[in-house]
Amino acid sequence: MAGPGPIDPRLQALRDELDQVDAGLIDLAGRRQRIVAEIGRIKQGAGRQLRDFRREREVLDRVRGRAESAGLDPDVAEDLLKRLIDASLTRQEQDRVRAAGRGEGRQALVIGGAGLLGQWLVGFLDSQGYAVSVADPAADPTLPGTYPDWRQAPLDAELVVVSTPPKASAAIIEELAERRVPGLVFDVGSIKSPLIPALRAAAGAGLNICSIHPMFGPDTQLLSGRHVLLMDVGCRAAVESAGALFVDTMAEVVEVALDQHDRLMALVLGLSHALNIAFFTALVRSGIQADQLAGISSTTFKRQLEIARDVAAENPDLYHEIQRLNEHGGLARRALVEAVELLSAASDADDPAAFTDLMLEGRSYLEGLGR
Ligand SMILES: C=C(O[C@@H]1C=C(C(=O)O)C=C[C@H]1O)C(=O)O
Repeated sequence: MAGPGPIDPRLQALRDELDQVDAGLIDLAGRRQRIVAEIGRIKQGAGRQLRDFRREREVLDRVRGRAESAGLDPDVAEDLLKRLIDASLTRQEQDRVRAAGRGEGRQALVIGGAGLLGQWLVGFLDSQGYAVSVADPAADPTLPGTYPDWRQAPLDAELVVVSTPPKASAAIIEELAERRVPGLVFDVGSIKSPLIPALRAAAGAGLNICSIHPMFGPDTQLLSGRHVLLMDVGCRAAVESAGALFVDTMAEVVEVALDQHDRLMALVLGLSHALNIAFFTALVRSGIQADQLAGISSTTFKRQLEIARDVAAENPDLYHEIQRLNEHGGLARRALVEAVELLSAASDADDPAAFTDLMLEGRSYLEGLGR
């Protein structure tokens, strides 16, 4: 490749022109966002739901058509608009949560509020207009409303969120029950079995308590397409109030039976994490550098590698807990080992029938999925 030499003036002129085009694109995208925010206000005033899939399809179809006449690949135009629509939905969702101001300045306490999910919850409650306190030994105690020890925090808050590791959460919930805290209490853990006795006992003792599991990471902005699992632990009123925290968002709140939660999570979290850890472990052991493989990646490998990289970047202690503390975790991992053995035997056979069976079974299992 040619190194940097004196730049051809025609090249420079074209790059200058391109910079102007880019600046224009960004200005237009900003203008789009302002219009979208206005549309959001009108929809909110009219009590309409924010997301309008039919309108989005129209927008995408229109830009695809426009792209063709403009000499741009329609897929590029669609990708670009999807990204912008995402940004507009995020903006409309955040505006709506803020405008609804359900917290109305009332107190909320997040125990474990300095953790990653804890910080997300603090921001989320703050945007709803709650006055949020944080109890966490890792938080900066000089900040107002911050307590190293949760016992010293305002336990009469209207809302007490327990965002600590599972074992700590069980002990905290027991103590909250002993102290008969008056507000709505919920934990947000990924694993519920270690908490179930404490949660049920607290509800039995009259606490306004339920259990929540947000199915997204702490860097999530837009809640459209995200799930929030909600578990009744013996207090119906708590389920209703906790669900209400999400009504101004586009998250889908799904109620799950408390004793089913971990069985389902063994697959949704445990199996998908395990599969990716197994995948990158096999790559590490291959002795071939990731860069080299990425440099010759296929479509599937590229997607798989991106997921594996995200999984590898997660907190090892949390991921170990998700495997270890889920009493159904072992079953899911054994199912994975058995599936690999089955696949291996089917791959070694000269007759493709067994392999084909696996593929076709998977196809019919998955083909009904909505896109
Ligand atoms: C802007 C609107 O809100 C949302 C965002 C859209 C967009 O960015 O184009 C389209 C439909 C809605 O889901 C709208 O309803 O028109």
